[in-house]
Amino acid sequence: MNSFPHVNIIDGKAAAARVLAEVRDEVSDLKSAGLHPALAVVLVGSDPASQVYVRNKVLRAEETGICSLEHKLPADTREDALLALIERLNGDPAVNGILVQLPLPRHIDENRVLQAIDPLKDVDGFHSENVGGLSQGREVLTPCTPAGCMRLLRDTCGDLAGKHAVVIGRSNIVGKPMAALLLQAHCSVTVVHSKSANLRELCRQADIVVAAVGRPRLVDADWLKSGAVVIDVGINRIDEGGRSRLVGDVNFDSALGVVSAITPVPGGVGPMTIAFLMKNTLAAARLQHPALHSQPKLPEAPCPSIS
Ligand SMILES: Nc1nc2c(c(=O)[nH]1)N[C@@H](CN(C=O)c1ccc(C(=O)N[C@@H](CCC(=O)O)C(=O)O)cc1)CN2
Ligand SMILES: [Mg+2]
Repeated sequence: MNSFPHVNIIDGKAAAARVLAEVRDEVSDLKSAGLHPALAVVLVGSDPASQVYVRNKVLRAEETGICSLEHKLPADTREDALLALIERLNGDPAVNGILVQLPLPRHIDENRVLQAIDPLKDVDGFHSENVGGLSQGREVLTPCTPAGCMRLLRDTCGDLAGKHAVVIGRSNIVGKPMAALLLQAHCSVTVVHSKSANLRELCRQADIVVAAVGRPRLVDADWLKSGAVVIDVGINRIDEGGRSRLVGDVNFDSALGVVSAITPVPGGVGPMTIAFLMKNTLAAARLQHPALHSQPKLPEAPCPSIS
């Protein structure tokens, strides 16, 4: 039996609603100072999941008072046309944040597109200037999913210093920036991936597990230490008994017998990704208007470097 009978099932929707309420207040402060924050959302093609995410981003922007500017381009859009649009958005002083929904169609070089975004408008935090700044502990725009995971962890655990965190997955969007943020929070961090030896044994040592590999229910109860806190970033659509359903990278039902806290899928990390996109749009607006930058408003203000 679990020695943690009252497992905390972390409610990502409620946490996201709190973040969005903060954003709404900050937007109203900015508007009083004469700045109307605006987010440009670029979608190329008609991938159904991307369409849903973009629609939700636009809805959350509207709800918080951020102006959203949607650019929907056909799947056969040429790379140079997309780059030209980004150039135009970079030069438009009314646009504070630029988001290009991923994945892009295969004929477009994703890296070239992300590098074309002005780092000060890069609300996804994917530009190499922001990636480098994050690893150096500078105050930069930080990828939304890891930033959302950090908020969930701080709300759940309080101070993270000294905890051993294992990040499963080494993607540029989640695994690598997540490891950087956990290091800034003074965790001991292990990053594991598909080629790691002893994956299960490494995970069993963790106080915190962040699973971001895209393998349905990879992490089972016997991968987890008693009382571990689990953040499940996986969003895997599987067919079960003839029904399509969404599951994470963690076997939620079995993990419940071991952990002290865990995020569900859906309703865990996902909603936080979009809430932190709104936070980043405000952070970008403040970075572009340093006179408004009186208080540090970046969602994950870096801690001093670790010695
Ligand atoms: N430019 C970007 N592209 C992509 C990102 C990103 O951060 N920036 N992340 C993902 C997709 N994504 C946001 O874009 C995203 C994924 C999932 C959710 C979410 O709320 N998921 C729900 C379930 C949704 C469902 O039913 O399918 C949940 O987990 O509760 C939000 C945003 C890749 N692309
Ligand atoms: Mg990965």
